[in-house]
Amino acid sequence: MAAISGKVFQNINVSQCYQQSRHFSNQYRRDCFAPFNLLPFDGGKVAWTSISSMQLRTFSTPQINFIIRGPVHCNAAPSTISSLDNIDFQKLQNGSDIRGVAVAGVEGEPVNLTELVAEAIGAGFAAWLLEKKKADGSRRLKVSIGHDSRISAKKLQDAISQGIAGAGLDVIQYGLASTPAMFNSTITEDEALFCPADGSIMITASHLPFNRNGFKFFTNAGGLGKADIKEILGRAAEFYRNLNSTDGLKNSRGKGSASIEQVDYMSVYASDLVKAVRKAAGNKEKPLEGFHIVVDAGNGAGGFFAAKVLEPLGAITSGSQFLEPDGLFPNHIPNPEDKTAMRAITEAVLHNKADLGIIFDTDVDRSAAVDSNGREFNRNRLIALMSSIVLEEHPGTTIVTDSVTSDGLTLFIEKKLGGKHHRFKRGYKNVIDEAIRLNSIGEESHLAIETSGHGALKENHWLDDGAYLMVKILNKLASARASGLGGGSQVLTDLVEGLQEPAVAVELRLKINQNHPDLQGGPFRDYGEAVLKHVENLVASDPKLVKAPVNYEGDK
Ligand SMILES: O=P(O)(O)OC[C@H]1O[C@H](O)[C@H](O)[C@@H](O)[C@@H]1O
Repeated sequence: MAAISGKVFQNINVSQCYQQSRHFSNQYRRDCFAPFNLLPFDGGKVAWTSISSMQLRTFSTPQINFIIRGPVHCNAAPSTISSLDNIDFQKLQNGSDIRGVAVAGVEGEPVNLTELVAEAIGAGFAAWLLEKKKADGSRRLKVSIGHDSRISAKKLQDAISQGIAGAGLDVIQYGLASTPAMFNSTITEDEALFCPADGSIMITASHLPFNRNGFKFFTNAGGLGKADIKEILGRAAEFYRNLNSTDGLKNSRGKGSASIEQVDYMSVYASDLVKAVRKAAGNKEKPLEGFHIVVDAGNGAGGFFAAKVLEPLGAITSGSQFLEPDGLFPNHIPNPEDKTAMRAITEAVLHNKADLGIIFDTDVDRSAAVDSNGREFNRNRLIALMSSIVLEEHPGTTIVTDSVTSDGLTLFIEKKLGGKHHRFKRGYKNVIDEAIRLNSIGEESHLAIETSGHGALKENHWLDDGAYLMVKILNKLASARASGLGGGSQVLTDLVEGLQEPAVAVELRLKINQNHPDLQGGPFRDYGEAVLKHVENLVASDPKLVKAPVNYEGDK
């Protein structure tokens, strides 16, 4: 395959790494983001999977200590591409991100996120970014790339890096990372880490099955929106078409002599979270001393939170589970909306007699908690808890949520907490953008949060960060402790006192078959609107049913 022309630098600090994965798995809780993990590692050699091959060093002993700084040569052969699959790039769009099938073997789910597609998407993003940042060539733009624990992560990381570096932009690979950390890299000022990055990509399909993967994109203005994604996919499709001809291939690739760096950014991100809790606790070194908090990362990317956030703050984390990254998700789906996942963390809290349980989704942009009695802080209860915390800090502020929140939650926010509940559309980007819009027209809002566990605070750059939500909860625990209150998570349970729970809450998610004859080849939107109208008529004809009077769902 074609080389990323020019120099490829490596800047790695590795301490106490283990060659064997069985060692790695034990080590993970302490060194889960040691840069060793950032290296594609294959039989003692660092392998540049499928794009190019490079031998960095052959390790002869399982346990090693080393520091490498310096150039690494990338020997790559030009690729021969005989034919390309016919990929409908626009079908890869999933609202404000990209998702597809990256691993073969599941019946009825053909792979549409190949390495070449990923490379094309990298090139599409690079072109979009160059235009957005009005790059004049005086400075090379930098793009940071991270991934969750999925088995297709590394090959997609290498492929998308190729697309970006081929367009002449520098690439910084973070390896295993969280989605919010990737955004953070666009606002961090730290030359040693090559930050701020001009753009950032998280390789993730969140809670979807193991064979899927995808991309979320950021600049310092936040996550990209639907229109941006559409444009990137359009550019990617064009790049992909060019790959079909040798001339096109030459033109498409190898425009620049970009560098690819690997850094351990997650440690920096985690230590920022630690600092935030310490600061809120009056600069106490170990404000969580004496608390027993268990974490369930569901084998996603959130395992760092136990060893790199909670333990430095003094918390005991024994009984934490599924912290090791495993892209087959053998224990449960990493998803705070999933009943089995919530049961797993609840059982861990009760079994370990812990004060609190914390659970993340695969890429850590969503979270939920469990109190010491095993009561869940997810869905309406998580929103109630966060509203309580935010309204104490910003009395009267508007809380923007998705559409499926309960009437009990509205009563709680408005009557008990004295805030305003703005129930908007579903979709994390929708609620965040709505909160930003409200602020821009003079309605103060400090929190945008969905029942899914996506929650963004104004104070945190409107970033939906599951770890930061938990930091706000930890601050509450720490400040209660500092003011002499004991009782584990009781302070949190008290904050949601009075929230009326719905007697029954059922969520139905329909799998849509775009090729179903009912759609008659027409757009799904028309069909969806007809279904909604049908439901509306049904509700109108039943005196026991009431439709929510204000509903933005379905609005463009
Ligand atoms: O897959 P993720 O990026 O974690 O997001 C998952 C969530 O995204 C959106 O916000 C939807 O409204 C939710 O219904 C969904 O569960």
